[in-house]
Amino acid sequence: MNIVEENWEQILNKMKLEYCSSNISYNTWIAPLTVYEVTEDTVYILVKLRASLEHIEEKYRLPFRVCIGEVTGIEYEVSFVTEDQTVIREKKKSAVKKQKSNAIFEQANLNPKYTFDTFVVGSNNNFAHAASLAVAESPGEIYNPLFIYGGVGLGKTHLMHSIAHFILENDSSKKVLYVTSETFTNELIDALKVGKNGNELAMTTFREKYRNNDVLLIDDIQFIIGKESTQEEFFHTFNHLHVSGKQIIISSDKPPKDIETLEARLRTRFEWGLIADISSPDYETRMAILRKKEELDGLERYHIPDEVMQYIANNIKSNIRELEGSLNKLIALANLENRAIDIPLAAEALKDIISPDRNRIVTPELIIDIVSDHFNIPVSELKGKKRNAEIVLPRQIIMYLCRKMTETPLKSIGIILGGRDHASISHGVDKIEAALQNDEALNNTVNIIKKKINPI
Ligand SMILES: Nc1ncnc2c1ncn2[C@@H]1O[C@H](COP(=O)(O)OP(=O)(O)OP(=O)(O)O)[C@@H](O)[C@H]1O
Repeated sequence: MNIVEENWEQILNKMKLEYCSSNISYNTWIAPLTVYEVTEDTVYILVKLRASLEHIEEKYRLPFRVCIGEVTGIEYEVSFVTEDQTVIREKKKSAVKKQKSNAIFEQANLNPKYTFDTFVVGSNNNFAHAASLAVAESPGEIYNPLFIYGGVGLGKTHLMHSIAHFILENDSSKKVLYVTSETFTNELIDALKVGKNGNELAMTTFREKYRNNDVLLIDDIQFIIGKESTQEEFFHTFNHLHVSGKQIIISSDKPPKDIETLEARLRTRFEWGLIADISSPDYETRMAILRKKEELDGLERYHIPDEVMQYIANNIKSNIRELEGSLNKLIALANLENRAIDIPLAAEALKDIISPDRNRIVTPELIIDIVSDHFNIPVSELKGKKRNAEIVLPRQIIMYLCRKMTETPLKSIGIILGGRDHASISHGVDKIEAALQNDEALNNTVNIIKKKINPI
Protein backbone atom coordinates (compact mmCIF):
# COMPACT_ATOMS: atom_id res chain seq x y z
CA MET A 1 0.00 0.00 0.00
CA ASN A 2 1.33 3.48 -0.80
CA ILE A 3 1.16 6.60 1.34
CA VAL A 4 -2.00 7.93 -0.36
CA GLU A 5 -3.94 4.67 0.08
CA GLU A 6 -2.79 4.40 3.68
CA ASN A 7 -4.20 7.86 4.43
CA TRP A 8 -7.20 7.76 2.12
CA GLU A 9 -9.78 7.88 4.88
CA GLN A 10 -8.13 10.93 6.42
CA ILE A 11 -7.95 12.62 3.02
CA LEU A 12 -11.67 12.01 2.43
CA ASN A 13 -12.49 13.36 5.90
CA LYS A 14 -10.55 16.50 5.22
CA MET A 15 -12.40 16.89 1.91
CA LYS A 16 -15.70 16.48 3.78
CA LEU A 17 -14.90 19.06 6.41
CA GLU A 18 -13.24 21.66 4.25
CA TYR A 19 -14.79 21.39 0.78
CA CYS A 20 -18.23 19.78 0.91
CA SER A 21 -21.15 22.06 1.60
CA SER A 22 -23.43 19.24 2.79
CA ASN A 23 -23.52 15.55 3.71
CA ILE A 24 -25.42 14.78 0.58
CA SER A 25 -22.77 16.24 -1.71
CA TYR A 26 -20.05 14.35 0.21
CA ASN A 27 -21.97 11.06 0.00
CA THR A 28 -22.79 11.52 -3.67
CA TRP A 29 -19.49 12.72 -5.08
CA ILE A 30 -16.63 12.07 -2.68
CA ALA A 31 -17.33 8.97 -0.57
CA PRO A 32 -17.49 6.52 -3.53
CA LEU A 33 -14.07 7.56 -4.84
CA THR A 34 -11.16 5.13 -4.48
CA VAL A 35 -7.48 5.23 -5.29
CA TYR A 36 -6.79 3.46 -8.57
CA GLU A 37 -3.06 4.04 -8.89
CA VAL A 38 -0.30 6.23 -7.52
CA THR A 39 2.69 6.93 -9.73
CA GLU A 40 5.74 9.00 -8.88
CA ASP A 41 3.90 12.27 -9.43
CA THR A 42 0.19 11.54 -9.94
CA VAL A 43 -2.66 10.10 -7.95
CA TYR A 44 -5.27 8.44 -10.19
CA ILE A 45 -8.68 8.39 -8.54
CA LEU A 46 -11.33 5.98 -9.77
CA VAL A 47 -14.78 7.47 -10.49
CA LYS A 48 -17.37 4.69 -10.58
CA LEU A 49 -20.16 6.73 -12.16
CA ARG A 50 -19.06 7.87 -15.58
CA ALA A 51 -21.65 10.66 -15.73
CA SER A 52 -20.18 12.36 -12.66
CA LEU A 53 -16.63 12.56 -13.99
CA GLU A 54 -16.83 16.04 -15.45
CA HIS A 55 -18.42 17.57 -12.39
CA ILE A 56 -15.94 15.95 -9.99
CA GLU A 57 -13.02 17.01 -12.12
CA GLU A 58 -14.12 20.60 -12.25
CA LYS A 59 -15.14 21.02 -8.65
CA TYR A 60 -12.86 18.74 -6.64
CA ARG A 61 -9.55 18.29 -8.50
CA LEU A 62 -7.83 21.23 -6.84
CA PRO A 63 -9.25 20.49 -3.35
CA PHE A 64 -7.97 16.91 -3.66
CA ARG A 65 -4.51 18.19 -4.60
CA VAL A 66 -4.48 20.37 -1.52
CA CYS A 67 -5.79 17.70 0.87
CA ILE A 68 -3.48 14.98 -0.42
CA GLY A 69 -0.54 17.38 -0.17
CA GLU A 70 -1.41 18.37 3.38
CA VAL A 71 -1.97 14.82 4.61
CA THR A 72 0.96 13.10 2.90
CA GLY A 73 3.39 15.99 2.71
CA ILE A 74 3.93 15.22 -1.00
CA GLU A 75 2.66 17.32 -3.88
CA TYR A 76 0.83 15.09 -6.35
CA GLU A 77 -1.03 15.86 -9.52
CA VAL A 78 -4.57 14.49 -9.40
CA SER A 79 -6.29 12.73 -12.25
CA PHE A 80 -9.71 11.06 -12.33
CA VAL A 81 -10.31 7.89 -14.34
CA THR A 82 -13.41 5.85 -15.11
CA GLU A 83 -13.47 2.07 -15.25
CA ASP A 84 -13.20 1.86 -19.03
CA GLN A 85 -10.22 4.23 -18.95
CA THR A 86 -8.52 1.94 -16.43
CA VAL A 87 -8.88 -0.96 -18.84
CA ILE A 88 -7.11 1.07 -21.51
CA ARG A 89 -4.42 2.08 -18.99
CA GLU A 90 -3.87 -1.56 -18.00
CA LYS A 91 -3.55 -2.55 -21.63
CA LYS A 92 -1.05 0.22 -22.25
CA LYS A 93 0.93 -0.76 -19.16
CA SER A 94 1.10 -4.39 -20.17
CA ALA A 95 2.12 -3.37 -23.71
CA VAL A 96 4.94 -1.23 -22.30
CA LYS A 97 5.97 -4.11 -20.02
CA LYS A 98 5.99 -6.48 -22.97
CA GLN A 99 8.00 -4.02 -25.03
CA LYS A 100 10.52 -3.72 -22.21
CA SER A 101 10.88 -7.49 -21.85
CA ASN A 102 11.12 -7.87 -25.62
CA ALA A 103 13.92 -5.32 -25.57
CA ILE A 104 15.75 -7.32 -22.90
CA PHE A 105 15.46 -10.50 -24.97
CA GLU A 106 16.56 -8.67 -28.08
CA GLN A 107 19.56 -7.22 -26.29
CA ALA A 108 20.57 -10.74 -25.33
CA ASN A 109 20.19 -11.74 -29.05
CA LEU A 110 17.43 -14.24 -28.36
CA ASN A 111 14.98 -15.74 -30.81
CA PRO A 112 11.53 -15.48 -29.17
CA LYS A 113 10.53 -18.84 -30.64
CA TYR A 114 13.25 -20.80 -28.89
CA THR A 115 12.00 -21.47 -25.36
CA PHE A 116 11.59 -24.54 -23.16
CA ASP A 117 7.85 -24.42 -23.93
CA THR A 118 8.43 -24.99 -27.62
CA PHE A 119 11.15 -27.63 -27.14
CA VAL A 120 10.03 -31.23 -27.49
CA VAL A 121 11.80 -33.59 -25.09
CA GLY A 122 12.62 -37.07 -26.36
CA SER A 123 15.05 -39.83 -25.61
CA ASN A 124 17.63 -38.13 -27.85
CA ASN A 125 17.81 -34.94 -25.84
CA ASN A 126 16.34 -35.58 -22.37
CA PHE A 127 19.72 -35.44 -20.64
CA ALA A 128 20.74 -32.20 -22.38
CA HIS A 129 17.28 -30.78 -21.65
CA ALA A 130 17.46 -31.65 -17.92
CA ALA A 131 20.98 -30.24 -17.64
CA SER A 132 19.87 -27.05 -19.41
CA LEU A 133 16.90 -26.60 -17.10
CA ALA A 134 19.08 -27.18 -14.04
CA VAL A 135 21.52 -24.51 -15.24
CA ALA A 136 18.65 -22.15 -16.05
CA GLU A 137 17.32 -22.56 -12.50
CA SER A 138 20.69 -21.97 -10.82
CA PRO A 139 23.02 -20.15 -13.21
CA GLY A 140 26.66 -20.18 -12.16
CA GLU A 141 26.00 -22.60 -9.31
CA ILE A 142 26.12 -26.04 -10.86
CA TYR A 143 27.54 -27.39 -14.11
CA ASN A 144 29.83 -24.57 -15.15
CA PRO A 145 30.46 -24.59 -18.05
CA LEU A 146 27.59 -26.49 -19.60
CA PHE A 147 28.85 -27.94 -22.87
CA ILE A 148 26.14 -29.13 -25.30
CA TYR A 149 27.18 -30.99 -28.41
CA GLY A 150 25.48 -32.78 -31.27
CA GLY A 151 25.07 -32.93 -35.05
CA VAL A 152 23.69 -30.25 -37.34
CA GLY A 153 20.15 -29.01 -36.73
CA LEU A 154 19.42 -31.08 -33.63
CA GLY A 155 18.38 -28.30 -31.28
CA LYS A 156 21.55 -27.01 -29.57
CA THR A 157 20.78 -23.38 -30.37
CA HIS A 158 17.13 -23.85 -29.36
CA LEU A 159 18.20 -25.20 -25.95
CA MET A 160 20.72 -22.40 -25.38
CA HIS A 161 18.11 -19.73 -26.12
CA SER A 162 15.66 -21.54 -23.83
CA ILE A 163 18.12 -21.32 -20.94
CA ALA A 164 18.68 -17.62 -21.59
CA HIS A 165 14.92 -16.89 -21.82
CA PHE A 166 14.26 -18.77 -18.60
CA ILE A 167 16.94 -16.87 -16.69
CA LEU A 168 15.75 -13.47 -17.93
CA GLU A 169 12.11 -14.27 -17.29
CA ASN A 170 12.95 -15.03 -13.67
CA ASP A 171 15.29 -12.12 -13.18
CA SER A 172 15.35 -9.42 -15.82
CA SER A 173 18.28 -7.69 -14.12
CA LYS A 174 20.62 -10.53 -15.09
CA LYS A 175 23.06 -9.72 -17.85
CA VAL A 176 22.73 -12.44 -20.45
CA LEU A 177 24.43 -12.55 -23.83
CA TYR A 178 24.07 -15.14 -26.59
CA VAL A 179 26.49 -15.00 -29.52
CA THR A 180 27.80 -17.34 -32.14
CA SER A 181 31.51 -17.95 -32.13
CA GLU A 182 31.48 -16.30 -35.56
CA THR A 183 30.28 -13.02 -34.03
CA PHE A 184 32.82 -13.33 -31.23
CA THR A 185 35.62 -13.87 -33.76
CA ASN A 186 34.53 -11.13 -36.14
CA GLU A 187 34.13 -8.58 -33.37
CA LEU A 188 37.56 -9.49 -32.06
CA ILE A 189 39.07 -9.11 -35.53
CA ASP A 190 37.47 -5.66 -35.84
CA ALA A 191 38.58 -4.58 -32.36
CA LEU A 192 42.16 -5.69 -33.04
CA LYS A 193 42.15 -3.84 -36.37
CA VAL A 194 40.91 -0.61 -34.80
CA GLY A 195 43.37 -1.18 -31.95
CA LYS A 196 46.25 -1.27 -34.41
CA ASN A 197 45.33 2.26 -35.46
CA GLY A 198 45.99 3.40 -31.91
CA ASN A 199 42.47 3.11 -30.58
CA GLU A 200 42.84 1.11 -27.38
CA LEU A 201 39.24 1.75 -26.51
CA ALA A 202 38.13 -0.83 -29.08
CA MET A 203 39.63 -3.77 -27.16
CA THR A 204 38.36 -2.41 -23.85
CA THR A 205 34.86 -2.18 -25.28
CA PHE A 206 35.13 -5.69 -26.70
CA ARG A 207 36.26 -7.12 -23.35
CA GLU A 208 33.59 -5.28 -21.43
CA LYS A 209 30.91 -6.63 -23.73
CA TYR A 210 31.94 -10.25 -23.16
CA ARG A 211 33.18 -10.16 -19.58
CA ASN A 212 30.47 -8.03 -18.07
CA ASN A 213 27.82 -10.80 -18.10
CA ASP A 214 26.14 -13.10 -15.63
CA VAL A 215 25.55 -15.62 -18.36
CA LEU A 216 27.49 -15.95 -21.60
CA LEU A 217 26.32 -18.39 -24.26
CA ILE A 218 28.66 -19.16 -27.18
CA ASP A 219 27.19 -21.20 -30.00
CA ASP A 220 29.15 -23.35 -32.48
CA ILE A 221 32.48 -23.08 -30.69
CA GLN A 222 33.99 -25.39 -33.33
CA PHE A 223 34.34 -22.34 -35.56
CA ILE A 224 36.98 -20.70 -33.34
CA ILE A 225 39.14 -23.77 -33.67
CA GLY A 226 42.50 -23.13 -35.27
CA LYS A 227 42.24 -19.38 -34.81
CA GLU A 228 44.97 -18.65 -32.30
CA SER A 229 44.16 -15.09 -31.33
CA THR A 230 40.47 -15.95 -30.91
CA GLN A 231 41.20 -18.98 -28.75
CA GLU A 232 43.56 -16.88 -26.64
CA GLU A 233 40.96 -14.16 -26.12
CA PHE A 234 38.23 -16.68 -25.45
CA PHE A 235 40.46 -18.40 -22.90
CA HIS A 236 40.77 -15.13 -20.94
CA THR A 237 37.07 -14.37 -21.28
CA PHE A 238 36.28 -17.85 -19.98
CA ASN A 239 38.62 -17.51 -16.98
CA HIS A 240 37.33 -14.08 -16.12
CA LEU A 241 33.72 -15.26 -16.05
CA HIS A 242 34.38 -18.61 -14.40
CA VAL A 243 36.44 -17.15 -11.55
CA SER A 244 33.62 -14.74 -10.76
CA GLY A 245 31.04 -17.54 -10.72
CA LYS A 246 29.34 -16.46 -13.94
CA GLN A 247 27.65 -19.09 -16.06
CA ILE A 248 29.16 -20.14 -19.39
CA ILE A 249 27.26 -22.27 -21.89
CA ILE A 250 28.96 -23.59 -24.97
CA SER A 251 27.74 -25.59 -27.95
CA SER A 252 29.69 -27.54 -30.51
CA ASP A 253 29.27 -30.23 -33.12
CA LYS A 254 31.67 -32.54 -31.22
CA PRO A 255 32.67 -33.21 -27.61
CA PRO A 256 35.84 -31.36 -26.45
CA LYS A 257 38.00 -34.50 -26.61
CA ASP A 258 37.27 -34.88 -30.33
CA ILE A 259 38.01 -31.29 -31.33
CA GLU A 260 41.50 -31.85 -32.62
CA THR A 261 42.94 -28.38 -32.88
CA LEU A 262 41.43 -27.11 -29.64
CA GLU A 263 44.15 -25.84 -27.30
CA ALA A 264 44.67 -28.25 -24.42
CA ARG A 265 44.02 -25.59 -21.76
CA LEU A 266 40.63 -24.80 -23.30
CA ARG A 267 39.76 -28.47 -23.65
CA THR A 268 40.45 -29.03 -19.96
CA ARG A 269 38.26 -26.10 -19.02
CA PHE A 270 35.41 -27.25 -21.23
CA GLU A 271 35.51 -30.55 -19.34
CA TRP A 272 35.27 -28.88 -15.91
CA GLY A 273 31.50 -28.68 -15.94
CA LEU A 274 28.95 -30.94 -17.57
CA ILE A 275 29.03 -32.29 -21.11
CA ALA A 276 25.64 -33.20 -22.57
CA ASP A 277 24.95 -34.56 -26.01
CA ILE A 278 21.95 -34.42 -28.32
CA SER A 279 21.57 -37.22 -30.81
CA SER A 280 19.15 -37.82 -33.69
CA PRO A 281 15.52 -37.99 -32.60
CA ASP A 282 13.64 -41.27 -32.71
CA TYR A 283 10.41 -41.67 -34.70
CA GLU A 284 8.08 -40.68 -31.80
CA THR A 285 10.08 -37.53 -31.12
CA ARG A 286 10.09 -36.60 -34.80
CA MET A 287 6.31 -36.98 -34.90
CA ALA A 288 5.95 -34.93 -31.72
CA ILE A 289 8.13 -32.17 -33.19
CA LEU A 290 6.05 -32.09 -36.39
CA ARG A 291 2.83 -31.86 -34.38
CA LYS A 292 4.31 -29.13 -32.18
CA LYS A 293 5.32 -27.11 -35.21
CA GLU A 294 1.85 -27.59 -36.70
CA GLU A 295 0.36 -26.16 -33.52
CA LEU A 296 2.84 -23.29 -33.08
CA ASP A 297 2.60 -22.14 -36.70
CA GLY A 298 -1.20 -22.44 -36.82
CA LEU A 299 -1.08 -25.15 -39.53
CA GLU A 300 -4.06 -27.11 -38.13
CA ARG A 301 -6.29 -25.41 -40.70
CA TYR A 302 -4.55 -27.46 -43.42
CA HIS A 303 -5.70 -30.71 -41.78
CA ILE A 304 -2.49 -32.51 -42.65
CA PRO A 305 -3.36 -36.24 -42.62
CA ASP A 306 -1.53 -38.49 -40.16
CA GLU A 307 -0.11 -40.58 -42.97
CA VAL A 308 1.57 -37.49 -44.46
CA MET A 309 3.13 -36.59 -41.12
CA GLN A 310 4.26 -40.20 -40.77
CA TYR A 311 5.74 -40.12 -44.28
CA ILE A 312 7.82 -37.04 -43.38
CA ALA A 313 8.88 -38.48 -40.00
CA ASN A 314 9.82 -41.77 -41.64
CA ASN A 315 11.95 -40.13 -44.29
CA ILE A 316 13.75 -37.34 -42.46
CA LYS A 317 15.65 -38.74 -39.56
CA SER A 318 18.76 -36.87 -38.68
CA ASN A 319 18.11 -33.14 -38.87
CA ILE A 320 15.24 -31.32 -37.19
CA ARG A 321 15.77 -28.19 -39.25
CA GLU A 322 15.07 -30.32 -42.33
CA LEU A 323 12.08 -31.91 -40.66
CA GLU A 324 10.59 -28.46 -40.13
CA GLY A 325 11.70 -27.31 -43.57
CA SER A 326 9.85 -30.22 -45.17
CA LEU A 327 6.62 -29.24 -43.53
CA ASN A 328 7.08 -25.67 -44.78
CA LYS A 329 7.82 -26.90 -48.29
CA LEU A 330 4.76 -29.11 -48.26
CA ILE A 331 2.47 -26.25 -47.25
CA ALA A 332 4.06 -23.87 -49.76
CA LEU A 333 3.57 -26.38 -52.57
CA ALA A 334 -0.03 -27.10 -51.57
CA ASN A 335 -0.78 -23.36 -51.56
CA LEU A 336 1.07 -22.61 -54.76
CA GLU A 337 -0.50 -25.39 -56.78
CA ASN A 338 -3.78 -25.42 -54.91
CA ARG A 339 -3.51 -29.16 -54.29
CA ALA A 340 -4.70 -31.43 -51.53
CA ILE A 341 -2.10 -32.51 -48.98
CA ASP A 342 -1.44 -36.18 -49.59
CA ILE A 343 1.47 -38.60 -49.93
CA PRO A 344 2.22 -37.85 -53.63
CA LEU A 345 2.43 -34.12 -52.83
CA ALA A 346 4.66 -34.86 -49.82
CA ALA A 347 6.90 -37.05 -51.99
CA GLU A 348 7.24 -34.19 -54.46
CA ALA A 349 7.97 -31.61 -51.76
CA LEU A 350 10.60 -33.80 -50.18
CA LYS A 351 12.28 -35.15 -53.26
CA ASP A 352 15.46 -33.03 -52.97
CA ILE A 353 15.76 -33.57 -49.26
CA ILE A 354 15.40 -37.32 -49.19
CA SER A 355 17.29 -38.27 -52.32
CA PRO A 356 20.11 -40.53 -51.09
CA ASP A 357 23.06 -38.66 -52.58
CA ARG A 358 21.93 -35.09 -51.87
CA ASN A 359 24.75 -34.52 -49.37
CA ARG A 360 27.30 -34.89 -52.08
CA ILE A 361 25.74 -32.42 -54.49
CA VAL A 362 26.14 -28.74 -53.76
CA THR A 363 23.41 -26.89 -55.61
CA PRO A 364 22.55 -23.17 -55.71
CA GLU A 365 19.32 -24.05 -53.85
CA LEU A 366 21.31 -25.66 -51.04
CA ILE A 367 23.59 -22.60 -50.86
CA ILE A 368 20.60 -20.25 -50.74
CA ASP A 369 18.99 -22.31 -47.93
CA ILE A 370 22.16 -22.36 -45.86
CA VAL A 371 22.89 -18.64 -46.31
CA SER A 372 19.26 -17.88 -45.47
CA ASP A 373 19.56 -19.89 -42.28
CA HIS A 374 22.96 -18.46 -41.40
CA PHE A 375 21.86 -14.82 -41.61
CA ASN A 376 18.30 -15.55 -40.55
CA ILE A 377 16.91 -13.88 -43.68
CA PRO A 378 14.00 -15.56 -45.52
CA VAL A 379 14.80 -17.03 -48.95
CA SER A 380 12.08 -14.83 -50.46
CA GLU A 381 13.98 -11.70 -49.35
CA LEU A 382 17.28 -13.00 -50.66
CA LYS A 383 15.62 -13.60 -54.01
CA GLY A 384 13.65 -10.35 -53.81
CA LYS A 385 14.33 -6.78 -54.83
CA LYS A 386 15.24 -5.14 -51.49
CA ARG A 387 18.64 -3.49 -51.56
CA ASN A 388 19.46 -2.77 -47.92
CA ALA A 389 22.94 -3.74 -46.77
CA GLU A 390 21.76 -6.57 -44.46
CA ILE A 391 20.34 -8.34 -47.52
CA VAL A 392 22.75 -7.27 -50.26
CA LEU A 393 25.81 -8.79 -48.57
CA PRO A 394 24.29 -12.26 -47.98
CA ARG A 395 22.87 -12.16 -51.52
CA GLN A 396 26.33 -11.42 -52.95
CA ILE A 397 27.82 -14.18 -50.80
CA ILE A 398 25.31 -16.56 -52.44
CA MET A 399 26.42 -15.38 -55.90
CA TYR A 400 30.06 -15.87 -54.95
CA LEU A 401 29.55 -19.33 -53.43
CA CYS A 402 27.39 -20.52 -56.32
CA ARG A 403 30.19 -19.48 -58.64
CA LYS A 404 32.94 -21.13 -56.58
CA MET A 405 31.20 -24.24 -55.35
CA THR A 406 29.00 -25.23 -58.29
CA GLU A 407 29.32 -25.48 -62.05
CA THR A 408 26.14 -23.45 -62.55
CA PRO A 409 26.51 -20.75 -65.25
CA LEU A 410 26.07 -17.13 -64.14
CA LYS A 411 22.90 -16.82 -66.18
CA SER A 412 21.27 -19.75 -64.37
CA ILE A 413 22.41 -18.50 -60.96
CA GLY A 414 20.64 -15.24 -61.84
CA ILE A 415 17.44 -17.05 -62.71
CA ILE A 416 17.49 -19.13 -59.52
CA LEU A 417 18.23 -16.02 -57.46
CA GLY A 418 14.98 -14.29 -58.35
CA GLY A 419 15.48 -13.52 -62.04
CA ARG A 420 18.63 -11.38 -61.92
CA ASP A 421 20.70 -10.81 -65.01
CA HIS A 422 24.12 -12.22 -65.75
CA ALA A 423 25.85 -8.83 -65.16
CA SER A 424 24.55 -8.37 -61.63
CA ILE A 425 25.66 -11.88 -60.64
CA SER A 426 29.11 -11.22 -62.07
CA HIS A 427 29.23 -7.89 -60.20
CA GLY A 428 28.26 -9.61 -56.93
CA VAL A 429 30.93 -12.29 -57.37
CA ASP A 430 33.60 -9.64 -58.05
CA LYS A 431 32.52 -7.56 -55.05
CA ILE A 432 32.94 -10.47 -52.62
CA GLU A 433 36.16 -11.60 -54.26
CA ALA A 434 37.67 -8.12 -53.84
CA ALA A 435 36.38 -7.73 -50.28
CA LEU A 436 37.87 -11.06 -49.26
CA GLN A 437 41.35 -9.73 -50.08
CA ASN A 438 41.44 -7.53 -47.00
CA ASP A 439 38.38 -8.20 -44.89
CA GLU A 440 39.33 -10.84 -42.35
CA ALA A 441 35.91 -10.95 -40.72
CA LEU A 442 34.22 -11.57 -44.07
CA ASN A 443 36.74 -14.34 -44.74
CA ASN A 444 35.77 -15.93 -41.46
CA THR A 445 32.06 -15.73 -42.25
CA VAL A 446 32.45 -17.12 -45.77
CA ASN A 447 34.60 -20.00 -44.48
CA ILE A 448 32.01 -20.89 -41.85
CA ILE A 449 29.25 -20.92 -44.46
CA LYS A 450 31.41 -23.09 -46.74
CA LYS A 451 31.84 -25.57 -43.89
CA LYS A 452 28.08 -25.60 -43.34
CA ILE A 453 27.51 -26.28 -47.05
CA ASN A 454 30.10 -28.97 -47.26
CA PRO A 455 30.99 -30.26 -43.79
CA ILE A 456 33.49 -32.75 -45.16
N1 LIG B 1 13.50 -30.85 -29.51
C1 LIG B 1 13.05 -29.92 -30.34
N2 LIG B 1 11.78 -29.49 -30.26
C2 LIG B 1 11.30 -28.55 -31.11
N3 LIG B 1 12.02 -27.99 -32.09
C3 LIG B 1 13.30 -28.38 -32.22
C4 LIG B 1 13.88 -29.35 -31.35
N4 LIG B 1 15.16 -29.54 -31.71
C5 LIG B 1 15.38 -28.70 -32.75
N5 LIG B 1 14.28 -28.01 -33.05
C6 LIG B 1 14.12 -27.03 -34.13
O1 LIG B 1 14.98 -27.40 -35.19
C7 LIG B 1 15.61 -26.26 -35.77
C8 LIG B 1 17.11 -26.43 -35.70
O2 LIG B 1 17.52 -26.39 -34.35
P1 LIG B 1 18.83 -25.61 -33.84
O3 LIG B 1 19.11 -24.42 -34.70
O4 LIG B 1 18.69 -25.40 -32.39
O5 LIG B 1 19.92 -26.71 -34.15
P2 LIG B 1 21.48 -26.70 -33.89
O6 LIG B 1 21.78 -28.01 -33.25
O7 LIG B 1 21.88 -25.49 -33.14
O8 LIG B 1 22.04 -26.65 -35.36
P3 LIG B 1 23.48 -26.16 -35.92
O9 LIG B 1 24.40 -27.29 -35.69
O10 LIG B 1 23.22 -25.94 -37.38
O11 LIG B 1 23.88 -24.93 -35.20
C9 LIG B 1 15.11 -25.06 -35.00
O12 LIG B 1 14.06 -24.47 -35.71
C10 LIG B 1 14.60 -25.66 -33.70
O13 LIG B 1 13.55 -24.90 -33.14
